[in-house]
Amino acid sequence: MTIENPRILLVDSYDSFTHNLAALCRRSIPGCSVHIIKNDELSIESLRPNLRYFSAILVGPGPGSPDNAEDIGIVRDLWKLQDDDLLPIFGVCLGLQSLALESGGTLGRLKVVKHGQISQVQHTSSDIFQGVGEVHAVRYHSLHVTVPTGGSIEELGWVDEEENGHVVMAIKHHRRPFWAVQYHPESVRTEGGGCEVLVNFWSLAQGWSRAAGRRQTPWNPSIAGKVGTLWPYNHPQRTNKLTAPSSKNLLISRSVHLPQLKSTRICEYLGVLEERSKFVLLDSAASPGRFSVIGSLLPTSLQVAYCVGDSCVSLISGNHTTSDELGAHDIWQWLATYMRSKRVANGNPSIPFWGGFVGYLSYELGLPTLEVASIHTKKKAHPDVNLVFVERSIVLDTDTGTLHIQSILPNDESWVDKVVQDLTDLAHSEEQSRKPTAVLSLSPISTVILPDRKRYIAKIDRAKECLFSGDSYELCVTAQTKISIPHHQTKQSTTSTSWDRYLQLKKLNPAPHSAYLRLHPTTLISSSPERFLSYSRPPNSVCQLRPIKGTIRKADGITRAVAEKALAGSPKEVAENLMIVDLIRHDLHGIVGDNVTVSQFCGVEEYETVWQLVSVIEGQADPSAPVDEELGWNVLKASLPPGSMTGAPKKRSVEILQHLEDKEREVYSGVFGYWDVGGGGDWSVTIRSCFKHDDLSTKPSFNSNEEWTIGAGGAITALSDSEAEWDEMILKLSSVLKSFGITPPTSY
Ligand SMILES: C=C(O[C@@H]1C=C(C(=O)O)C=C[C@H]1O)C(=O)O
Ligand SMILES: NC(=O)CC[C@H](N)C(=O)O
Repeated sequence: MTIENPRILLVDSYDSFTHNLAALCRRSIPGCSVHIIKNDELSIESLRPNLRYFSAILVGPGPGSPDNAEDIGIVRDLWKLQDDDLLPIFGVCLGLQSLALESGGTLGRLKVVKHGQISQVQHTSSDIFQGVGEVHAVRYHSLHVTVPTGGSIEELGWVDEEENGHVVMAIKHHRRPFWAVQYHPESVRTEGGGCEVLVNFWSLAQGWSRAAGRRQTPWNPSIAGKVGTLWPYNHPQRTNKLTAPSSKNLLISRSVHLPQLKSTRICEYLGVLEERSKFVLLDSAASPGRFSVIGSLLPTSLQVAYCVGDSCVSLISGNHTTSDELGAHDIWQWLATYMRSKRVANGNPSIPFWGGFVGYLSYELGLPTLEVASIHTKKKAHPDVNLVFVERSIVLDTDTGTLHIQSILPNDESWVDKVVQDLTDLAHSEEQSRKPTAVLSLSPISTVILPDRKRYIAKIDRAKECLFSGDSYELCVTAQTKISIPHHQTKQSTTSTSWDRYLQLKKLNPAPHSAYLRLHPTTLISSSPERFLSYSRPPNSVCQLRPIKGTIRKADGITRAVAEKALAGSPKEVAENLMIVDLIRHDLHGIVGDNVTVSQFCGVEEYETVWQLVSVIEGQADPSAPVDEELGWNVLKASLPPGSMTGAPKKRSVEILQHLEDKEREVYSGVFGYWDVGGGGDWSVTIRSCFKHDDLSTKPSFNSNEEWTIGAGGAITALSDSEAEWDEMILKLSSVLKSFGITPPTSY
């Protein structure tokens, strides 16, 4: 007899790939529903009476140590369940360590920690390994257990390795229905020991329940919400089905084939040289980028600015600023409500942007969703959300040379017609494109504060200590460089120096996600290679994330074959990338449910100055789920800050990084891009970028300075060499620094 509609309780020890485990569980246990609780959400007393509604428990992985009450929460009480409360439990990683510790085993640190690395696991071919062949399993652990002989637990799987000797990989309890694995069955690169082992666990669990006469009590709707949350989550705040767009919201568009006209020229036509005006350009300046989006802003175009922690959002239009109370809503709901009122449906589906918000979202905007409190108490001086609503735009298809001139303003045909005419004339005119100001390099009175090598290396060493202790598996450590340029120098020319600096950056480091966003008080210039998230328009939105992890410098002799060997052939680089792939799968599964795939794993891609290792993860709502027309921005909200800029597991890593890095990251390592009125979106990771905040209330005086900030960093894993990480950070920094005419020495 099999248990029908089994209900599984999954205990989450804080965001260590929990949703991946939930998805694996649904693949392995037919018809099951998975309820997720945090390990500190309930006391064992309040959970105990409700255990009868469940068939089994999965105890997930997590940062920290099973002997630390704060890290392990309720888990250690589960192993003490008795009599009628007893039920089958399967532990993963921290879960195994806790089971072993509570059953007479001992805990130790690995000599050489294993994060995102694959080992072949030897096993008994019995029990949870019955009928299982070779197991190649991904490991994420710093701690390990020893199993005493003759005790209550027995070893079912192990690894014998030179660096660590004998490491326990799977155990079972002799008298109780408890099994556990040290490796991660839910990792995308685990082969043989994932579904296969959970299927066996489920069959053993059912066998035990039959023999013990235990039955799952039929669900009682009155306890819904009292024992965790059903996954896939039903996001109540979302409108699943959008109302049809207002018939007044129409896109007016004309296309014209003008391959000779580049984005730079179009921007100049639209007034980019006027520094005091706002301007937005998302520039596909290199392959694989294709479309460039240029906003033609009106003085009254709505700019939305918001600082984390504020109860209202600032709405800036022309010289007027008003504020709107958020009330019970958060900024995301405010933006979504605004976008619903602007929804357009009549555009050409092959053009990704018809109009909508363009701008940036800071790194710190992602902290509240992660429930990480900021340690920085100073009131924010600059917005975490800085977006402008673009009504008139030009989208350039760089593949075909076609320009799409578009407006979502009512009765705006004459503007569209005029721009088509003007651009056609411009394309055919003899007039040469303007030459950017050559003198952008620094004067002797400019100051450049580069990261201090000693301090950076000390930070890496502290990060490594957190990796060795089991608190994180990977940490993206970063540092900031400050450049201060006297205004009288930057005002030498009458035109926008930030635009000229952008052109310089684009020339020296053309990138698929280049951008020039002048959204006063902040200007962001970017040559980012990394797409964070794109989502196609509903219905059936497909979300795609493209994390980059693994970087080497381009140089003579570094051919594609050499780069592939150094990146895709390196266990260190692959591990670094894999950890973020697993993290992003977890983020995506949290919103879309089951349907997440890795369509490219560790592909080597070529950029102007570097080779990078890039993976592609895609997610789509389950076809049987209610149509969710707002999937994209929900994924965006849930996945910030980008996993490639934090490390894994995300929450704990972000907490550690706040203490390691003494400053807020602000614009750097957040995202920039657009949220289109048709419901699609495309956001890039804000790296290889620089930004400045201007004080526009005063005219630049002779003595005031223009302050640029450049962030750069890299993922630190236990395999990282501190000196090499310093060089990698400098390499990334240099890609932007050279647009200021500075070449930092690689070692100093
Ligand atoms: C931190 C940066 O880059 C991130 C780290 C990378 C790495 O560790 O290889 C690669 C791309 C980015 O996700 C940066 O450019 O400043
Ligand atoms: N993946 C995990 O559960 C890790 C467990 C523990 N924090 C360790 O590093 O060993």
